[in-house]
Amino acid sequence: KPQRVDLLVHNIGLLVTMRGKPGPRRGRDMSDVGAVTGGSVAIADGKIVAAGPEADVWAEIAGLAVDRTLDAKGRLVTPGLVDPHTHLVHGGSREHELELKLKGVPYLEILAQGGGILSTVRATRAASENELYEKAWKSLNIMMLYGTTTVEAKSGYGLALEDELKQLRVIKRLNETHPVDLVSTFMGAHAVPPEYKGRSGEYVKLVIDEMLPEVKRQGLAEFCDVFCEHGVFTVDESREILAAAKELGFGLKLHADEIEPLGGAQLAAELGCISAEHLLATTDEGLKAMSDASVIAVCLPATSFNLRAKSHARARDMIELGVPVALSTDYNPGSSPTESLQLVMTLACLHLGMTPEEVITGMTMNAACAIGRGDVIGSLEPGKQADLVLFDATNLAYLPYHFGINHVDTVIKKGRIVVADGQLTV
Ligand SMILES: O=C(O)CC1=NCN=C1
Ligand SMILES: [Zn+2]
Repeated sequence: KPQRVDLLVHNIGLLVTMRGKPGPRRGRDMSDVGAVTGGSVAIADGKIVAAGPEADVWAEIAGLAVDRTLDAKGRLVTPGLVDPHTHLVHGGSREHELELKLKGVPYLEILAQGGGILSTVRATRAASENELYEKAWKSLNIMMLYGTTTVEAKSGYGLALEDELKQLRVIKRLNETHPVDLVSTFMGAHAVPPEYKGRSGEYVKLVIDEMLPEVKRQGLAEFCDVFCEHGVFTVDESREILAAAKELGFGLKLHADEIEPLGGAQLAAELGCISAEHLLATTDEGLKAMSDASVIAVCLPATSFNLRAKSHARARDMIELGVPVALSTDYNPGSSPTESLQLVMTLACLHLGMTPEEVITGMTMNAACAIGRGDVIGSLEPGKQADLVLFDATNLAYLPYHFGINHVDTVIKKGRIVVADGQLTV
């Protein structure tokens, strides 16, 4: 029991607690955001002491000294937003591809011509560890300003042991220094590097025999992810890599069925992946397999928007079929150059047909579960980390409805005010 309350956020018009049973929310449960009108949140030592109706919280902390109060002025408070799928650490940018895209050159065609991911690989190999660190630091600041308090970050632009380790060391250093918490994913199988062009089998062996063991030995990643796609890694190659990763104790993720329905979703279910990503082309059979295996679907509507996709991830069918749905920016310099989860809110509603309640569930509890952090973050309940956002809005629908701006007023990270009046305080 704490001796004092460090911070009391009160006069909250709508408090989204996301309280509920542990684990990702499915089906109708995705619409229950644990909403409280007239709420308060009491924080001590970076953790939630109490969160709920004002009177209940006052009773809970009766007799304790309160160091600091924050008047929410009747507005909306949610758990800190979680971005479970980013390629945060990378060199360079790919605005020069915009012209190709407008001419209708497909994403995989640009990659086949040595552009796309491979142009970011060149830029990332050329960049020093410090340059990558500085560049990613700026993006983390933008993410935090937009309400994101925890971020998953993948390697995958090195595609050679030293360069992959360089990216992963940057993620580790950012996690140690920046207020935003990072979760690290090894993605050496993001593409076949130029020096292995036409010899993908040998590159797969390099990933399995050299990279995975070394990343494990240095403890530089919790998850392993693979880009299972036509012209990148086949289902069989993806299975081989993820089976080896599982053997070494990595959690598993899979970029699946983004463009072609190769059966990535079924593979994710077969291997027991914690999540599968993209899923635009996944069949009902694939979604059912994911539902049965409790694989979380991470939908990336900013990516399908940016790729001018004719259709988007079938989130309504996923929710109908009992697949837990999470949302993410897929922040990367090619297919989704945006740090804004608030833009993703709008696209998740308009392109995926999700309701505001389902969207916030997909960006808090379900996103936290997709990176193995459902017991620490994702909801405002006693004992959870005190990561929360005060928005300049009085209800959830206003956030996706009024798009293209930043609605964040205050961000609190582990009980510390890191953004106030929409400005960084750290
Ligand atoms: O294009 C990129 O750099 C990131 C990406 N990987 C798989 N889809 C997009
Ligand atoms: Zn991605």
